[in-house]
Amino acid sequence: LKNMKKSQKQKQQQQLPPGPPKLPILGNLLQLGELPHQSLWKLSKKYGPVMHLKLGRIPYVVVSSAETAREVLKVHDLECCGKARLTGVGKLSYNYLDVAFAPYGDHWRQMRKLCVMELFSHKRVQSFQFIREEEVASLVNSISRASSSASPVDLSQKIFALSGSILFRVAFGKRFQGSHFDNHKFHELLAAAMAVGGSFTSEECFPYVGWIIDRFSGYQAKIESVFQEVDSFLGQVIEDHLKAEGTKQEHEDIVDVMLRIKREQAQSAHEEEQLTTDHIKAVLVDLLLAGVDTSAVTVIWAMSELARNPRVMSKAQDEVRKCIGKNGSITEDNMEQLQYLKMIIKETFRLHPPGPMLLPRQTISHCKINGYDVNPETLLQVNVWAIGRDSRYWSKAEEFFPERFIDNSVDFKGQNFELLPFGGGRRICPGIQMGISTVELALANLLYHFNWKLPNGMEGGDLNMEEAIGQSLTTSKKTPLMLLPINYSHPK
Ligand code: HEM
Repeated sequence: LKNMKKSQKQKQQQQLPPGPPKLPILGNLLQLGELPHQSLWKLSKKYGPVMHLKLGRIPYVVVSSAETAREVLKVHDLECCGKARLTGVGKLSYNYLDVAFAPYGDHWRQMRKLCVMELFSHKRVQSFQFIREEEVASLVNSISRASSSASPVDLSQKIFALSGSILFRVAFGKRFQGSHFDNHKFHELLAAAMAVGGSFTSEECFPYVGWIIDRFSGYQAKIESVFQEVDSFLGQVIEDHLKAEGTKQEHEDIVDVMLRIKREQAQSAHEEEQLTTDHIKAVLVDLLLAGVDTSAVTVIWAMSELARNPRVMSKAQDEVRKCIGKNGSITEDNMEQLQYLKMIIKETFRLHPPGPMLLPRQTISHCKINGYDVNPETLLQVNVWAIGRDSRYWSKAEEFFPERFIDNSVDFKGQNFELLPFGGGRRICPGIQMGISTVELALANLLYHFNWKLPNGMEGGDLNMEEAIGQSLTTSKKTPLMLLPINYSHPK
């Protein structure tokens, strides 16, 4: 009793971060609106760069400046790198056997090591270069065929298909054309999984009664049905790989690598946690959730910004066409020369980070951010979208101006807290090289092989740049990007 009284007293003396007034039961849920990163940005202008809110019963802290992001991701990374246990995510991650949603601890460390050393190592990412090059070439061919009809192409759809095909081959070693997943079905399932991964159940937000809302809204049933479909697909993939074991294969895919490690572990008497089929499936779900949409939306936002900014588009085309010459075949080895293209990608990440508030974290223990108390088990997010648009760090912040990165060492590898598309600290994205390789190669090819026009006499300013509404882990463009491709042939 004495201890309880002491901790109550301590809590009363605490200074929580400021934040908007909270409604009984709902807390601040209604203030999040349809695009929470935008609503929270507006609120932060009033309440400051560290805000305290409540999502139903869940305490929620949002930071929105480079300085406070540094405190969360660097100074207090250890206190802030936990993960909340949310129903949808728990189900999809086979009860947190994965990396991205696993709580901080030995299990996460071991899975993270598997990712960094084996699955996304520099060597492994390079070993998939031929897949990226083949899939990008096939995208170029399909756009080239479409260009003869002189009608606009749905570039959003084509780029999602590209990113999905690459990840499918990298992870599972086969194309989804011809598998029981066609492009459409694959993306439908992925969107459903992203929605489940990106949302809370009412049960989490409301004490005692939440499960009733979930039952009536069908949310639990949705989680269950998405999980069943993903699980049966991954089960089939693993079975196919086991059947093919022993037959000589030229390239190891991600499933091969994990099955090999599982066999090696079974033979050695290591104390470490052993990989099981569920661990493998959980990591594969992470790859699907983290690796497809993120790269695709980056390319789509970049092409949208270029379509709106003809000056930047033609400067980028000049660069890539000069560098490649009439040879016409672009490989990843050319990328180092494409400095302007790299600036375009940074500028795209600044204005359109695919995960506008990173993945939600949960504090493990008490820490102070900007002098305010943040208690253990507080849901914590970094609004990197808001930081990218903050005029304190970026002059003419709303303008797409890649030249701002000339003679500017700011990069996106987690060391510069004003540009954090991949997050930072212990939980920084381990797939940076994998994602960037796809984004660079796709953009370079789209710019080399085609000139692009907006359809129906549209001007740059008419392009709809709104963000899609809906709970998901990534933020995509609301309307598909429709552009008219014109085949470019290099002068002899
Ligand atoms: C443009 C592409 C990508 C972007 C912008 C991106 C962004 C992110 C972000 C913001 C996080 C959370 C970091 C944090 O909370 O601090 C993350 C985590 C993660 N990403 Fe990526 N990502 C991309 C591509 C990929 C790819 C291609 C893969 C793998 C195939 C991948 C795998 C992961 C994993 C496994 C995590 C969880 C790491 C952990 O919790 O330890 N990502 N990513």
